[in-house]
Amino acid sequence: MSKPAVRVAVTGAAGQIGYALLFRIASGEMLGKDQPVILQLLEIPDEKAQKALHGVMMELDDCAFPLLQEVTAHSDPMTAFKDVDIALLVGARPRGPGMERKDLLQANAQIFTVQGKALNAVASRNVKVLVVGNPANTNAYIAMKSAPDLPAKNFTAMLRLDHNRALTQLAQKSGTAVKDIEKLIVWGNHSPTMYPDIRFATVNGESLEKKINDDVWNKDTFIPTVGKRGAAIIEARGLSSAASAANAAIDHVRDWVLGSNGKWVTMGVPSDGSYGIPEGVIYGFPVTTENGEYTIVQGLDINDFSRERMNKTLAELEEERNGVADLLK
Ligand SMILES: NC(=O)C1=CN([C@@H]2O[C@H](COP(=O)(O)OP(=O)(O)OC[C@H]3O[C@@H](n4cnc5c(N)ncnc54)[C@H](O)[C@@H]3O)[C@@H](O)[C@H]2O)C=CC1
Ligand SMILES: O=C([O-])CC(=O)C(=O)O
Repeated sequence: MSKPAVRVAVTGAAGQIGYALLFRIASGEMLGKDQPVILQLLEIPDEKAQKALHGVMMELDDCAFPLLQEVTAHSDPMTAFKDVDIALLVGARPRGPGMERKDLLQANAQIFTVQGKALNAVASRNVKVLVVGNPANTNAYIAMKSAPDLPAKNFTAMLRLDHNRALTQLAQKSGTAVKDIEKLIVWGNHSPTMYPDIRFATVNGESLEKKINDDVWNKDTFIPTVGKRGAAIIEARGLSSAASAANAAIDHVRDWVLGSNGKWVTMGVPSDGSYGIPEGVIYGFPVTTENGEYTIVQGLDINDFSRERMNKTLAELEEERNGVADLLK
């Protein structure tokens, strides 16, 4: 007998990330090849956006995905989020050349108060929320604060793209395979202040830091390359990352729901006070996942260099949070 379907909401479903995401969810790449899904798609109440959404739905129909049980189109989050088990909050304005992600805060913050309230009102009480729309950490914080009846731990922000970017940079530098690298961390904000930390990373069990043995590369090339990769993609493509962002969203939710098998992955999650990060701040942490729950990896030594980096990205998150305090009153 087949499993009951999981209801997945995707916002910004007619956007570029949506187009790279929906077909993979429907084919079972996110929740498993035996897991039927229902897609509840949200777009703005604008004729052009709704028409484009219907075009995407026609294409979903034309794929005849065996796991796709139903697809519905919405312009109101109160119907889009009804009973959803998973909500991927992608819909928001992307940045253009020369902008930082936090420049989007004023334009996008309002979206996440409205959507947080709607999740609070109508979603499954166990809904797992992934915020992709930028600035992702602070938008996740806004949604979490706007949904006081839902578990705060269920609101997460996407740092998996940064984690995946860092993996490939490390594999290329060390001449090793991405699949053999473990215990990488990206601390903090999805912004250029993020801190990709290789001190615990291993490749086939061996220290990657020792294998690379190049502190100057780590500090002056690796950390800024990962931090500024989003801007480099915008510069090259004229548009922000879409396929790689969708891929990271699939990875994030798949690992959260199906487990990471002991591997560390980076998720932006509300701090529980670990590593001196104030409770509630949505911060990139190393986690392992099992049975639909994540656990922050504990007991890691934080040296002076790391503490400085971790504090810098924290300070930026606190500044962003203060900037939206009025919205959350
Ligand atoms: N966290 C991460 O790692 C990444 C985040 N992003 C962010 O993801 C967001 C989406 O990017 P793209 O898909 O490239 O943008 P896009 O402009 O192609 O699509 C966004 C879609 O969201 C819709 N939308 C806007 N407000 C909405 C609302 N209130 N409810 C529902 N839908 C709404 C728009 O109509 C549009 O179709 C941007 O904020 C971008 O900066 C992008 C890449 C990586
Ligand atoms: O850089 C951007 O604006 C889009 C994004 O978040 C990324 O690619 O990391």
